[in-house]
Formats: sequence, structure tokens, C-alpha cells
Amino acid sequence: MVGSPVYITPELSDVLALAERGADIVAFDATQRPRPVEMGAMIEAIHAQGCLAMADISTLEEGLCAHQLGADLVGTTLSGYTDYSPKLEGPDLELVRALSRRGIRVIAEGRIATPLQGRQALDAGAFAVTVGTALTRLEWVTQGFVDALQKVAQ
Ligand SMILES: CC(=O)N[C@H](C=O)[C@@H](O)[C@H](O)[C@H](O)COP(=O)(O)O
Repeated sequence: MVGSPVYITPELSDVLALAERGADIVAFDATQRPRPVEMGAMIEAIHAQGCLAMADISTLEEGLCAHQLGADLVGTTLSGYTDYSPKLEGPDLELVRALSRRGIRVIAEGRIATPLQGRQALDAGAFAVTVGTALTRLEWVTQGFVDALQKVAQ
């Protein structure tokens, strides 16, 4: 999208398309970056379609803001993917913990690659865990084995 780095459900037409195809939850970019549609309007549109609104955020402040505006779920999806959030190797468990402590329903998402990390996210207070790459990108998992085993072999 020209003039905006937002690519997760940027437009109201995306909300309609997802709802029409049967989505129960619509996730959208809820970072502080320039966006085509104001966040309150986005949440309202998602609710108007009878869906739950999941705010994909990168910092605690963004999560608090989205929660205040009525997001039903807050996902840590974009932690590490904005230029002002920490670049961690694993999941941002501190962010999961900080949001959960404030009574926010958190979906832990981003760089959860092992069952242990999933468990740690639940222990940090997450309501649910999303696993992407580790399940869907076999080439990434394979490369992890290759790198680790080559190191041992050298
Ligand atoms: C940053 C971004 O665009 N994340 C996207 C979110 O919709 C997906 O590409 C990720 O696969 C998903 O968040 C799960 O994360 P991971 O693949 O690390 O388990």
C-alpha cells in the first residue's frame, strides 16, 4: 500500500472480504504506523460483521490503545517487525506477560517455534498461541536442522 507499511487487513474492504469468506476473527495491524483506516473505524467495521477484532501490535502501548478502543483480542504478532520494537530471536514473552497482567486477552504470536515456547507463552498469561512458520514452512524447519547439525559436524 502506497504511503503505509500496513499490510495485515489494511482496508475496510479487506474486512468485508474476510467476513464474507466465513472468518470468525479478523486480525488487523494495530501499530502506531501510518494507516489508511483509523483504528476505531476498523474495529467497528469488524464488529459490524459479527466478527471478533484481533489487534496485531508490536508494543505494550499499542496493545493498551487497541484494547481501549474495543479490540477483543491482542496479538503480539508484530513485535520485532516495526522499527521501534525489540528484535528477539524467540517470542516476546515479556510483552505477552505485560498485556496479560492488565487483563487483556492475548494471542501469543510470532517466532513460537517449539512446544516449550508455546507452553512458556501460556505460562506468561496468553489466552491462546498461534504457530506459523514452524508448522507451515518446512524449508525453514529443515534449514534449522541443517545449520544445527552442520555446526556439530564441523
Ligand atoms: C509479521 C507477520 O507478518 N506475521 C504474519 C501474521 O499474520 C505471519 O506471516 C506469521 O507467520 C504469523 O504471525 C505467525 O508467526 P510465526 O510465523 O513467526 O510463527
